[in-house]
Formats: sequence, structure tokens, C-alpha cells
Amino acid sequence: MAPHDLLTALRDQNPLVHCITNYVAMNVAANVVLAAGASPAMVHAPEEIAEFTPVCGALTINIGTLSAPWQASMVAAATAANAQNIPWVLDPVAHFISDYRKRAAQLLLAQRPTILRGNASEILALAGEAGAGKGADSGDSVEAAQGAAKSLATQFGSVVAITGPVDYLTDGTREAQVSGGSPLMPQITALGCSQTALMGAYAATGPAFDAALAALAHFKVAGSAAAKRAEGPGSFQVHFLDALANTQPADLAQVIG
Ligand SMILES: Nc1ncnc2c1ncn2[C@@H]1O[C@H](COP(=O)(O)OP(=O)(O)O)[C@@H](O)[C@H]1O
Ligand SMILES: Cc1ncsc1CCOP(=O)(O)O
Ligand SMILES: [Mg+2]
Repeated sequence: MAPHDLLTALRDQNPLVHCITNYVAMNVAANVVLAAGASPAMVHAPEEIAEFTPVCGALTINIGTLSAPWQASMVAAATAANAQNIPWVLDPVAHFISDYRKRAAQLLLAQRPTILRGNASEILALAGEAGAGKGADSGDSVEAAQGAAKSLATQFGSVVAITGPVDYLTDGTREAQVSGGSPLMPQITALGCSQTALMGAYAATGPAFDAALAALAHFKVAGSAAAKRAEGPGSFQVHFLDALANTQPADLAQVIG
């Protein structure tokens, strides 16, 4: 499905997206998903997963502020999504910072996410390659992680997206790149997490590779538009939400290469 049609479908269908995300991203990601045209719900309690995940159009799992009860919810939600053929997206935020988080990320990856999205350091480390990542921000180039993305895509049957100055997307066979955006984007926390949440919204409306591509393009188009108006990271954030809402379906093709 073309990105144009996916954005139109997103706004027509207003899909419900189950987001298990971190404390930092909770508000930012919910506003991003709303501005784009979908309906986010941040639901974390293990007691609610069995009822809630199956009624959603997609699930997104982000380990940014992981703890044991949330890990149980993540595993249960991924299991429920797989059982019901509900697409789900994994964001392995800074999974290399501790053995606990590393293991949690590998266990979720073994559940074969529909889409895996991370920055270059996160994707490199998931594939067992040494990188320069220290925390939530990338220390590596997108180019350096492309081989890792391809092998993860093949091994787990996932569409893998690496975000950065130029985003890279692969399913192990097909590849795409998305350019644009702004250097202000990595200066605002939780934009990567929000990209993950938006990928969930798009995945509820169409095939995984096309959905991930449309979500990447939507961010790059909105980021470029917001940067023209912003005076710094603070005002960029406000303009970015406006730009996500104002992005037209025909704009998306311009940033895809
Ligand atoms: N230097 C940059 N120029 C343009 N866009 C960028 C740049 N760095 C990151 N982005 C964009 O910012 C968003 C978040 O990506 P990224 O910073 O890689 O994620 P994370 O926050 O998980 O590290 C993505 O949409 C990506 O395309
Ligand atoms: C700073 C931080 N610390 C734990 S989660 C988080 C947010 C990370 O967000 P992103 O990966 O989108 O930059
Ligand atoms: Mg991140």
C-alpha cells in the first residue's frame, strides 16, 4: 500500500493503539499518535492485558523504563498479539545498559515482533555487534547498522527500521531509505519512542513494511516543516505536533528514496 493511502486510511480508521511505553515517552507519544490521526492508549497493568490487547488494532512495546511487572505485561501482550494476528512493534531502548534489560529485549525479540525499531546502536547490539551506544541516544551511524538490521529481519521475520539522520528500513529482502527531518529531532526526548508508537498506528492500517515506511516518512515530513518555524528544541516540539496533524498524504512520497 502506498504511503499516501496509508495516511488516508489512518485518519479514516482512527485505529486504537495499545502502547506499553516508558515514563518519559508516555505523554509525548500519546500526543504524537493523536496528532497523526490515531488513538493511543497507554495500558501497563498485567491484570488488563488479556482484555485490552485483543481489542486493539496494534500493540507497541518499549522497554525504556523497564521493571518486572511491566516486563510481565510486555510478554503477555506480545503473546496475545501473536495469538490474534495483531501487529506489534518492539522498541529496545538502550537494551545494552544492563544484563536485565539485555535479556528482556532478547526474550521479546524471540517473540518475533512484526516491526523492530531502534537507533543504530540499539540495532547493532541486538545483533550481537559492538557499538558505541551508552544510553538512550545513538553513538553509531545508521550505515554501520544496516547489516545488523538485515540479519535481524531475516532471523526473526520482522521488518527492521533504523532511525537517524537518514532512516533505513528492511525486511531482509526489500530496503528503503527516508531522508529529511531535522537535527533538532534527536534533541527532544522520546521522539524515537513516539516514532515506534506511530508505527503501531500505521501497522493497524496496512502491511508491515509499507506501514513502517509511511510512519518514517510522516516523521521526516513533519520534522522538516517544524524546523522551518522553530527557534530551538522547545518550540520545535510544539510545531512538530502541528506539522504531524497538517501533513498531507501526497507529502509522504517526497522523502522516500
Ligand atoms: N540528525 C537527524 N536529522 C534528521 N532527523 C533525525 C536526526 N536524528 C534523528 N532523526 C529523526 O528523529 C526521530 C527519532 O530518531 P532517533 O533519534 O534515531 O531515535 P531514538 O530517539 O530512539 O534514538 C526519527 O524520526 C529520525 O528520523
Ligand atoms: C531518556 C530516557 N530514559 C529512559 S527511556 C528514555 C526516553 C528515550 O526516548 P528516545 O529513545 O525516543 O530518545
Ligand atoms: Mg529510542
